[in-house]
Amino acid sequence: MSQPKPMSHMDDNDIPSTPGKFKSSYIHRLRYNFSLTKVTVWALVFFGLIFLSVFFRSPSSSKSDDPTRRALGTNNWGGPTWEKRVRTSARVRSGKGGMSVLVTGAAGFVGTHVSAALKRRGDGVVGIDNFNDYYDPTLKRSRQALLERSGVFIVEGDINDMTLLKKLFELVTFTHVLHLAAQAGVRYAMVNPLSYVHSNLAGFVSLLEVCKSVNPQPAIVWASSSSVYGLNTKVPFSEKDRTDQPASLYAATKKAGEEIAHTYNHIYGLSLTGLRFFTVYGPWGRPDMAYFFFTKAILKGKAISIFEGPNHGTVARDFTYIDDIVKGCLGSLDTAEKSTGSGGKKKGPAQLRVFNLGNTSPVPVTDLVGILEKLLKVKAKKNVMQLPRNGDVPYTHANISYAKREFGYKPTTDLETGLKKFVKWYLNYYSAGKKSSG
Ligand SMILES: O=C(O)[C@H]1O[C@H](OP(=O)(O)OP(=O)(O)OC[C@H]2O[C@@H](n3ccc(=O)[nH]c3=O)[C@H](O)[C@@H]2O)[C@H](O)[C@@H](O)[C@H]1O
Repeated sequence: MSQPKPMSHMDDNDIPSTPGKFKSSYIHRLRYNFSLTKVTVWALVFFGLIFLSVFFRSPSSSKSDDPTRRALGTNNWGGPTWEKRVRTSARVRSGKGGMSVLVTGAAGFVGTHVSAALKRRGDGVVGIDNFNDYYDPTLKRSRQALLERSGVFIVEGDINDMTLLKKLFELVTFTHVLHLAAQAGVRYAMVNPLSYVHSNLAGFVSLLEVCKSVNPQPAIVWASSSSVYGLNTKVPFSEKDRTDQPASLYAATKKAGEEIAHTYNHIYGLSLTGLRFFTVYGPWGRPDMAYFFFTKAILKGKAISIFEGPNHGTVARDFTYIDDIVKGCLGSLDTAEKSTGSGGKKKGPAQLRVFNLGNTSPVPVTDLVGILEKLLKVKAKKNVMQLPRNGDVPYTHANISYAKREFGYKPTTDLETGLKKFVKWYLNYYSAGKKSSG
């Protein structure tokens, strides 16, 4: 910004700011000085307010109200070294003829496991993750380190950053996108609703916009949720059952995602497969989920709340072990047909699918706690309470016959076996590295 001349150096020939409204030089200088003081005062007030709002904002309000708070380090990309890492990570093992997959949410629970599995069998994988702080980001960093060791590079960025997405497609011809980046959690939707809109709606649309424009278009497999069944009471839940009664905003955004997928399939010929995951658990899991934070609380001797339905009704989940979910993701990717559009235009009908990926064996939450007590050798302090109106539904149970028919999906891990593996990992992870469980 140019500096104003000092008064003594200004002369009568100074050009007025508004031509045709020239006043005497004395009045002009007086006004100039006055407005300069005003501008300075207002600038001080303005910057003072910014200072106060940054330094005195309560941590809770910043955590709960601002959806963008979660976007950490989103500009940390670009440059020749970065481009080389992207290309190397995307490379299919020679002689394999495999796929090249962009995995969104790769530092997440499911994302890490599927990325590692893809890489193991020789496919090319590039991850993208915004490393937000919805739950402990150090766990995400540990997963990133794990993937790094297997040759998977995770780009740091948000799926809403279309410039970044386009850049990735410029560098690599991805045959598939496995879209797992999302704001998860049923109950948190009452705390920070806009974060669900940001990730599950805007983020998904940004990704689809880029996918529909690139040539060739990739096939997309993405994470929906068992929660779309909402208040549906017909069990087991079949893909043909109604999903128009979501019980949480989380469920509503996943249901909206399914409709958005339909639109992009219909208009642009994108091949789209939605996976309705049923309460996925296991090693490297999500600390916001009940089996995870129950474990932590039981070990610390803290009380846990166990929800029950009306008239002491059982609350149960079709808990599904991560390895079974990985098989379901790989099966979906392997059977995904090519998208049919090019240059943003549909050339013919494209595949559109939705699968349940569950365990077909619901277990009451009280039994989950019993198994954890046995494995941890600690008695839990239990507060049994009525299921709050927080978006939770009392019961889930997957009918998986469609996934079985299409790609031989067959879950093989029961809850006790799966929890044993989780507890072993948990004790090792949080004691060996002396990491805090948050
Ligand atoms: O399948 C899904 O689509 C979803 O699965 C998961 O949701 P949920 O099935 O609700 O799992 P989770 O929170 O672990 O609660 C498990 C059980 O513990 C009960 N529960 C919970 C908390 C508590 O304090 N007490 C309690 O009894 C609770 O009532 C429930 O019965 C994912 O978080 C979600 O992102 C989504 O992917």
